[in-house]
Amino acid sequence: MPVHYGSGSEPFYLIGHVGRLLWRYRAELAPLYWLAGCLLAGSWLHKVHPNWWPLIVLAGIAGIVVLAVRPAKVLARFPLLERWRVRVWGAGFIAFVTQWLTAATIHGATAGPMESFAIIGTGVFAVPWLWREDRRRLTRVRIIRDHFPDTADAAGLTGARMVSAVMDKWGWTARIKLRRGQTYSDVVKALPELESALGARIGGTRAEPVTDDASQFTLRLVETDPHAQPIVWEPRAVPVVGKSRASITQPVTVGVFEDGAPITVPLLRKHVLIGGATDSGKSGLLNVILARIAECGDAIAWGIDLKKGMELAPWSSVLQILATDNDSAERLLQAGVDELEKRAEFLMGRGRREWYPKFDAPQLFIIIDEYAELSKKAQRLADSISRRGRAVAVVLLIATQRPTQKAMGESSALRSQMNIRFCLRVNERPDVDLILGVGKLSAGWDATKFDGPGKFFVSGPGMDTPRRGRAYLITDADVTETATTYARPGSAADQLADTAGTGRPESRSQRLSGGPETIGAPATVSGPEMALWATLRDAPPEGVTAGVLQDATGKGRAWVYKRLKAGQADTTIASPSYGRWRAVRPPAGDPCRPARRQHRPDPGRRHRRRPRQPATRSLTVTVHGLSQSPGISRAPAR
Ligand SMILES: Nc1ncnc2c1ncn2[C@@H]1O[C@H](COP(=O)(O)OP(=O)(O)OP(=O)(O)O)[C@@H](O)[C@H]1O
Repeated sequence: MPVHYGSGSEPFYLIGHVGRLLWRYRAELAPLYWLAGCLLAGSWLHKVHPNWWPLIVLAGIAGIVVLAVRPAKVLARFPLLERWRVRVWGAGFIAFVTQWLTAATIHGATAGPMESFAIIGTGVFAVPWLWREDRRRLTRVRIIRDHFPDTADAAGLTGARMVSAVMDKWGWTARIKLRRGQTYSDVVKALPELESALGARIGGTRAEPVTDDASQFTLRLVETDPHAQPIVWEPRAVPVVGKSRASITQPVTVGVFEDGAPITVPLLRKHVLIGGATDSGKSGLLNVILARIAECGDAIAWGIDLKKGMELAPWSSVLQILATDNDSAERLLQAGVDELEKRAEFLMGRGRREWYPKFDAPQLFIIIDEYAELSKKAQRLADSISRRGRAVAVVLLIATQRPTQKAMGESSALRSQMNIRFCLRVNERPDVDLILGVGKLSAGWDATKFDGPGKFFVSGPGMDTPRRGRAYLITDADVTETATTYARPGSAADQLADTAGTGRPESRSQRLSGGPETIGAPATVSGPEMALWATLRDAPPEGVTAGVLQDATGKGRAWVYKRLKAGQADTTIASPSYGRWRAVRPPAGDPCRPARRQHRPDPGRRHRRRPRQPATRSLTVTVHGLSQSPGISRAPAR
């Protein structure tokens, strides 16, 4: 229907305009609205329901009780109630309105001095309301919004307008609508001009694209920098009851974003790259992540620190293995490759695609501080882990200064395999694309501007906008405390202590210098589940007893029987004779399951390996002169 504009529409336009203003400045006009609301409600109640006053009293008491109890749902909806001053103000306000409405219901809203009381009360409660810090900031944001067309014009973004703005403790964030044809790249280029036009401090504005709308972007002005001071390390609170360890299946918190929000990063089956110039805080961030790994009961770590253990040695009570020279690093990485192959075969036998870390089948992190120092052979092994380890939860956590093609190995595809990438301060702009991926620099992820250690951009699943973060500052004392709290039996430190106790010749310095004993025979990590499966799979035709399975897994009778029962139910395990079991091949045609095995009776043999398929890799892993069956992989005792 056509709309006719003429003299007749002017009153409606005026009413509409006033209505919009009353709504827009509702926060500032709120005291007047309270006053009008009370007078109207008091008159109506007195006239229609003069005996409802007990209900008003009850409602008032209920409101004050809610303020005192602060239920979580109410706090989530009104976070300001966290502040005691707001609660005191709210309780006083509710008490006053309750009393006034009760009296107005009984005697009338205009009886005696009722109107004067209402006006005085409104004035008293309006002062703190209007004086609120965030209210003043909000008013400022509104002024900025009203003037934004001029600001945009001055910055060369003529036609851009602010569609919404919210403020927080550290500044404000606004959604900006660009003029047709303007792009986010124009905004990135115009940021210094925008800073000048807004009168902000240098580096105080941030722009982030809005992924589902190219005509908009998010503009953030940081007035008080939450990253100005180091962020104090927050260890996981150890509960008195309940789970004492966290799980790697949950994201871990490594610092805070600029708006004060915690930075939570998913580490489950993820390779992690940390890149940054010297003194940018790489080792600090590595320590924070390692501390989070230590807190998790279903994750373990091996470390490679070619700075003679300078960075990782304080974690030796948590790390299962610590390699400090290239020889031992190569052996460690080879053990990592062996482990991932065992896991892959285990999964294949079960028809599963991914490893779900559990306390007895943990995710394995191989931590490498300064990747570029690794030998070519070690880099090739790391490359192999990066390509094949993710699904089986054998992952890399790498720190490096410049992940150039040269530093990462000539044939390396490793960089592209990194799922989570942290970019701390870099000296040269192209390094941003090296660390975070091509195109990130032009998309606004300029990490050359970071002005303190520990500040970074992080990219990964769900983290595709350049939000600035800062890692917790974990001090040496924090590291010692965390490493002591979460010390693992069988760790590198324990092996050292054992060596000292047994009077073996290796000294601490020899261990840390990376002699063969540094990594000894690495404790494999696959755990009792895998040991059970391998023992059943390698069992002779007549099967093995529960006792054999208990020895192989290190688990109790109940644990073994539970799994045997489940295996019989899904027909992966059979019982050829009473009290004996072995794995049976699943139906032919299923590539994930081995085909039915032809056994020739050989009663003289108890544990003979079954004949291999030509394509199947040998499961016998030789590590540092020890031949290990994956079936007897030792899980870290907990
Ligand atoms: N999150 C942080 N907050 C504040 N200061 C930090 C943070 N992380 C590291 N630092 C400080 O920055 C300095 C350098 O840190 P770090 O050794 O981690 O840098 P790096 O990049 O590993 O250096 P290099 O490449 O020389 O090993 C240290 O003095 C450390 O205390």
